[in-house]
Amino acid sequence: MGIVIGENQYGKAECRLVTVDRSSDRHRIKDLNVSTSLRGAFDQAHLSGDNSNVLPTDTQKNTVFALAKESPVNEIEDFGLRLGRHFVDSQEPVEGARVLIEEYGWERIPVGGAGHDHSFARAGEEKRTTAVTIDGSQAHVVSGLKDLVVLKSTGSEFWGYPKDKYTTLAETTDRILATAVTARWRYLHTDVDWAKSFEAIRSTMLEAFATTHSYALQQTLYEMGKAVLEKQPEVAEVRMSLPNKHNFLYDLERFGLDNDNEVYIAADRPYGLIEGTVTRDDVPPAPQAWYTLPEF
Ligand SMILES: O=c1[nH]c(=O)c2[nH]c(=O)[nH]c2[nH]1
Repeated sequence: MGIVIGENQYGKAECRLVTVDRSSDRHRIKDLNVSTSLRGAFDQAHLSGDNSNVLPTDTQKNTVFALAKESPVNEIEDFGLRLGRHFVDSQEPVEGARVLIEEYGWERIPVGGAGHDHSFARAGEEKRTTAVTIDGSQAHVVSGLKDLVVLKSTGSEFWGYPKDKYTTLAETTDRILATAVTARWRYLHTDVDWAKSFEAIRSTMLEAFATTHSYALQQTLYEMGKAVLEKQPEVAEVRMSLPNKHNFLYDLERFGLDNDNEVYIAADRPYGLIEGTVTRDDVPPAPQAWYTLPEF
């Protein structure tokens, strides 16, 4: 019987990179959170403390900033692919790299009806994300979004569920449906117009949320994923994590008032958490990389 070092990876987490494109007076900014991880011939670092193959995480951090200067960051997928390939191509012991990027949105501050040239306001909680995995000469991209908060004030029902002695929930044919969408979609290849694909997927998901008459958040999840797969041939599967942000009808009867679905109390926790994958049944299965991503 022996003891071995199993799967391992190491890197620098959460490099906060901000770039300003000053190529014209109308500046453009990128605000990113970049994490890198390397896999490869690192057994001896663990087994005997031999660091001869270990590109320091400090160097990985510096590389994030240096590559942002060498050429424009562009879309987060472009930058992730460039960074990941750099590590694999330039360091012999590095067999694979993973780059996770979150992008924070900024909007131009309106001044006199037009967006200001160099002043911005944070766009809100929503983040755009990507996870790029380089595995030798192969590249896999899983992109997504996080914390896209949506609500519909009708067009949502929930009834017909099993009841037992602990069930108190009343059936409803008209409720508020609200969630904060976290979604990840796996691309079949990397020959993609990333910005265009992201915008199309985001608006398709929003449109499906709005137009699906919902009998459960589970059904809405499926309809959102299905709509994306129907419109975007470059996407193999969509994973979603949807917290059910409950809004409960407030009991106004105690005050002699009726409440015709107008006054709710927004509950913070606990919340239902509805998660699922919508996938094509005729594409190659997800590579290992997909499954080892950090959970939502
Ligand atoms: O859309 C819903 N799905 C559920 O599974 C569920 N469970 C619950 O209590 N409310 C809801 N709503």
